[in-house]
Amino acid sequence: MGRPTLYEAAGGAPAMSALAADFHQRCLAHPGLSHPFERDIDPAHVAHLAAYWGEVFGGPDDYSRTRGGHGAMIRVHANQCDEDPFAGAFVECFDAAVAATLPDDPELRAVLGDYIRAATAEVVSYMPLAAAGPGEPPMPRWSWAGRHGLDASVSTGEPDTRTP
Ligand code: HEM
Repeated sequence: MGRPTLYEAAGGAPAMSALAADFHQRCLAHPGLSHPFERDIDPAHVAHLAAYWGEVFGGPDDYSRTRGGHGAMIRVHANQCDEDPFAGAFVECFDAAVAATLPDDPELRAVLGDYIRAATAEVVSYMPLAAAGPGEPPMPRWSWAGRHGLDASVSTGEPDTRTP
């Protein structure tokens, strides 16, 4: 039998929901992050986040089917501000949410730590007011070896695949 996906090792859909809910509470409580969440947030935000991460970590493609995929997620954040005051706090909240809600597995935590740093760098790269849009990039897929590239090879850490 092959190794489970990160999604399965984390605990599947219930674990993604717990991770997203815990993470969102931490964002709301974080002095450096509460500002962007002060506006009216979609009541389904936590469910969207759970579906997105589930798909990235090897679960079902619900986010792509229902929300428009990776490009749609990037566009929610794009062209918001030239200065990025958010990335460090975002990563901090994710790491803490992983520790609070997912299995105590050092390898799982390490790869999720690499993931959130790469993903946050990618999202932040689209935040400047004049940044070009993402186009329709494929959903990033992460496994134990890091991010799967478009050619099915695996790389770690780099926020690659910006579509021109
Ligand atoms: C870097 C700092 C970030 C900030 C300040 C931020 C903030 C936000 C805000 C305010 C929303 C809108 C919520 C709503 O109105 O429904 C949102 C949506 C979302 N964010 Fe972020 N975000 C950040 C980074 C990221 C990253 C790195 C990811 C994933 C890798 C991510 C995933 C999502 C998803 C999946 C949604 C829901 C989009 C949808 O409605 O389908 N965010 N974010």
